[in-house]
Amino acid sequence: MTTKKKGYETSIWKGILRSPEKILDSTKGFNQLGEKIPPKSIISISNVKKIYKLGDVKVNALDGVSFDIFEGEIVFVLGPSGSGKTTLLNLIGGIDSISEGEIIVCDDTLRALSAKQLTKYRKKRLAFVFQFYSLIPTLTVVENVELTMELMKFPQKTIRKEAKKFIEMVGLTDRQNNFPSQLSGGERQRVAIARALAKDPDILLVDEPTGQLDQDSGVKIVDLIRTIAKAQNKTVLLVTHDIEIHKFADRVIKLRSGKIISDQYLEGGVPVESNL
Ligand SMILES: Nc1ncnc2c1ncn2[C@@H]1O[C@H](COP(=O)(O)OP(=O)(O)OP(=O)(O)O)[C@@H](O)[C@H]1O
Repeated sequence: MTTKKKGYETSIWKGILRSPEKILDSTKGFNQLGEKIPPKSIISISNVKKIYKLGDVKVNALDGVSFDIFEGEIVFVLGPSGSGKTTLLNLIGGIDSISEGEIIVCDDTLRALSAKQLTKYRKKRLAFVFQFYSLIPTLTVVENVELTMELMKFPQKTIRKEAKKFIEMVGLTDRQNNFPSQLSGGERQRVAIARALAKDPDILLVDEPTGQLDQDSGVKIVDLIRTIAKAQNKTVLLVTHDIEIHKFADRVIKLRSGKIISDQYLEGGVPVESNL
């Protein structure tokens, strides 16, 4: 399956691996003189540690993690329960504070931001998709998406029309007036994705999107995330313990006990062995 957008072709399934160089080859990547522009790091994580203290007990949830994520990459962090995946997302999301090290996102050094600046950072840069969808049960599909757009201060006159575009993008036009309780798990996750896209974030942070879904629905959801992210040049950081969905990533980072044990770009859909 391929999509064409902005004059470049993106392979959804087979392709391929995209090292930062390859991403640039297949996208813009060149300045007006035809010179190659170096890959732009959008998330930079340097020697990050997160220690939770529970009385006298210390938990090293993240223990010296370093990597860069480049603009437009789809990166999956795979790891077993307790390996630090959610902690990592929470730190990048500015929801929790780091114990040591540095996280820089889109030139913002998170540690230096005040609570107010962090709120602004989250609003401007990020959108979250969670395992449990987090939809408002008393609002319909379209109203759930509209609510986000209202918070983002979209012009009131065009909100309904724009919200419908996002719902169409996730294939739920015929369910737009249903309440979340009338939808399947996969459909609810689609609404959550539409709502996240309505924020027009630079980065999608996705936590166990298949956690509540059967295998088939889970694969469809991750395929959708990949397709839309590539079409809109969004950077995706997705954490999961679901090894089956790794092939939708450009790159897989494996985490175990708060440490990175491998970080690899997928070449030609080569399966990642399950050595979690
Ligand atoms: N708020 C907290 N207080 C104390 N310990 C915590 C806290 N949050 C996480 N931890 C601990 O940090 C470690 C990493 O947890 P984390 O939730 O990041 O793992 P995970 O890989 O996301 O796991 P799962 O797949 O089960 O969600 C675990 O040992 C967990 O018990």
